[in-house]
Amino acid sequence: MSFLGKEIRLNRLLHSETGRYLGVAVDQATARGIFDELMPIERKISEIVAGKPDGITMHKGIAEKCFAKHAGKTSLVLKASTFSPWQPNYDTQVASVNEAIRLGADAISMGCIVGGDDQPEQLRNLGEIADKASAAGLPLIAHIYPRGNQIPDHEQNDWKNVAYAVRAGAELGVDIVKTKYTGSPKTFEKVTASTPGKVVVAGGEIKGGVESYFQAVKDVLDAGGAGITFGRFAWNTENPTAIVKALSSIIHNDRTVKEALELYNELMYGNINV
Ligand SMILES: O=C(CO)COP(=O)(O)O
Repeated sequence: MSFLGKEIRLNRLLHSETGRYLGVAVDQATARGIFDELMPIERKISEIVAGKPDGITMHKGIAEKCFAKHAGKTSLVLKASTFSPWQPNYDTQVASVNEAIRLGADAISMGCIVGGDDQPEQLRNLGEIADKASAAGLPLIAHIYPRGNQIPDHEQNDWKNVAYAVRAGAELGVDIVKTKYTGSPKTFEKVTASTPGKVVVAGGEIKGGVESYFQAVKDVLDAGGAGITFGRFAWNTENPTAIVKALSSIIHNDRTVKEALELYNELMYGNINV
């Protein structure tokens, strides 16, 4: 058991001063279909890394082609599973712990949808990768959501369902659980209280403006969350570097939403170099 390896990788992955996590994910093309904004992917990754996120999540083929020049600037998180536009509620494993180690990743991330008829299989897969990741000293992140076919759409944000998903991940040995924000700090506090581990949130489909996202991030932190892994909100915008820097100011420098917006506007429209 290489516990030291896991500790070293976690220290590289999480922000050294705050212990929080600002991740950006660019793994959506296979899961959700082609996005113009993820092309060319090399340029998009460079724009994201310029904002200094703690980690960037991608699939192995993209990592092999695009990540090497960013090593040392941010952590690679290898995505080990994907759903698809035709099967949005089933995450199938597509990469292994060995591949993550071979590619130099600081963590591996696995999707898992709970609340559906295939929950037993998806939990079994998560449990298996937890065993292998732990044996290799590799931190495990789970993208875990309550959106299986037994959960009606209007109950997918219900804190009890989100807390169930998060707790299931923690019980299986996941180090960082990524889930959805429940929409209010009061309900999200119950989610973070449901687990001893770190909880971060996804951005989801873009709804609302920059300010509402910054406010949600602040609320997640205030409710005991450890940060974010944002995809579309980070890269599906005019200036991913400015978005990541502004998010970082909230997560790592305790800036208010107003201050983060000022920074974002300066980066977008002013001439300052931060
Ligand atoms: O981690 C993520 C996808 O793997 C988050 O993506 P979104 O913010 O676009 O939901």
